[in-house]
Amino acid sequence: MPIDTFLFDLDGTLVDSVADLATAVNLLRGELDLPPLPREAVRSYVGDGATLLVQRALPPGLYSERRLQRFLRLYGDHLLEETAIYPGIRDFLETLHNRRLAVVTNKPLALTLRLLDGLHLRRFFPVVLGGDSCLTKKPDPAPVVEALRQLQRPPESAVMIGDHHTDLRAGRAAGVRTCFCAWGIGESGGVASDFFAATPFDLPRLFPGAAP
Ligand SMILES: O=C(O)COP(=O)(O)O
Ligand SMILES: [Mg+2]
Repeated sequence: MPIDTFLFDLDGTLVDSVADLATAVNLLRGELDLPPLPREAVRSYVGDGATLLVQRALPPGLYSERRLQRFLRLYGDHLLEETAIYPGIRDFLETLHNRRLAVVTNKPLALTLRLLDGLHLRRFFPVVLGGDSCLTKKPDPAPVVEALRQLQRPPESAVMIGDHHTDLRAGRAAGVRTCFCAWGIGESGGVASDFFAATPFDLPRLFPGAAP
């Protein structure tokens, strides 16, 4: 079946959000009298949602629900300072205007919607699922399955496009094809994918049928 349904990861796939995530992480660490982490360390902690990011960014024993909430507040205050759409992404989304599109991210939904609004990306996505939209998050297939349900499309029609092995695992488990994005924040972790995109400019070539 040809692909007419595109499920996108957010962080590391559509947008580079590492700088603002690092700002929030380091403001939280500063409040705890901890030295800042290099941006590359924060980058390696992103991909499994905010809870694991904060757990990884604090020394053992310092994580608490209250500190997670503080991080989310700080991140919300700095959400769109440096975060930017990767070059080539907006043009690719424009070519998909008659297709079914969703964002399936591990970022909390409220922040995801603010980010998509702030970067004028929301109009592309009739369905947006965050890390707190389902009972489980990627690599569990539940949010991918839910996106297909809301889009009313079967798995054979869809591709999950993401920068992290959680995207590839979730997509495979849901029975959709997968595309690994090498420009992003995450790593494939050796998980196979059906498509490989070195840069966003590869996407129109990989999915040429998407052009109007
Ligand atoms: O919130 C994260 O950890 C990563 O979010 P993503 O699923 O959009 O990459
Ligand atoms: Mg990602």
